[in-house]
Amino acid sequence: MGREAWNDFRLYVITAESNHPGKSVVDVIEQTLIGGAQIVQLRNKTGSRDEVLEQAKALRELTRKYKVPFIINDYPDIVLETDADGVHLGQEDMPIAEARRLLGPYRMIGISTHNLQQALAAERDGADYIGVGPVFPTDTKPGRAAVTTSYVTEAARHVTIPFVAIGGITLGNVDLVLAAGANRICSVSAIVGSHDPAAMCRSFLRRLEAGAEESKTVVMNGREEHTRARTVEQLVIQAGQQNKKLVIELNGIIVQRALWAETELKSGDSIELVHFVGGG
Ligand SMILES: Cc1ncc(COP(=O)(O)OP(=O)(O)O)c(N)n1
Ligand SMILES: Cc1ncsc1CCOP(=O)(O)O
Ligand SMILES: [Mg+2]
Repeated sequence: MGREAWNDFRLYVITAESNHPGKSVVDVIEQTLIGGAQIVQLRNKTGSRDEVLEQAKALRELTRKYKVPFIINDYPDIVLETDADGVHLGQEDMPIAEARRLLGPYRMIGISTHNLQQALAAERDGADYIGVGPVFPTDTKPGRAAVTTSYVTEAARHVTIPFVAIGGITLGNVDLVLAAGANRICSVSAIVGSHDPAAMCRSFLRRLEAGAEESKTVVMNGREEHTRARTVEQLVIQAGQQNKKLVIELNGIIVQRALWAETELKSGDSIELVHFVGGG
């Protein structure tokens, strides 16, 4: 697979065997590929190296059949052994430079980040993409604090390499993540734990496509902004202002807080976010 195809992905799927008892990893991942998964990662935190290697071989063959990049979490050596397309590293894993030396210039290196400083360091160090998360708390990564959609928005503003939002993303909250500025998402349990992973992938892809189509131009506090926010509430989140005391004026009319979630935005709208300054 050529490097240029790597940036095309918008829906990233990761294995999680414990989410689908009675079904094999290969069968579930094939379902996700049928549903349109655009990049696959093998993540096996409990198996032995031999077990990971066996799964990697099988998923390498499967992803090749569907012409989708194949990434392995934590094991650069198994990447080489199975000719996978790349590795995903954590902040505590080997440095990017060392992975690059091992894997050479053509394989993909992704790294998890939890704040903008880590993201900019990853970019400087030559990562091909970063994970941004966990956006929401998730049982798939217990004990890891959520970075919230504020970090998604920061990444969208400042990171130039591809970034994928991950962590607790479901059909119920994906629009908030897209509105915050993500255009690539990774969902683990919601997809591989679904009774129909192919249909779940299709549903996520529809939301990703709708998010891309719905881009509009609004004037926010006097500045033109391009946004995929559908509602006033999503725009506030995208602006990273959700925890601030605000009054919002849309086209000169104040929108009550209780109506933000249902007040739709359209191109050409003029919106003022006015901060309360505490007095007394
Ligand atoms: C796309 C993506 N983002 C983040 C992670 C998490 O990786 P890491 O921080 O190394 O943690 P573990 O997955 O190893 O528990 C990921 N795997 N993929
Ligand atoms: C591996 C990982 N890294 C950050 S969040 C996460 C797990 C995401 O899984 P889910 O989509 O089930 O919340
Ligand atoms: Mg890891």
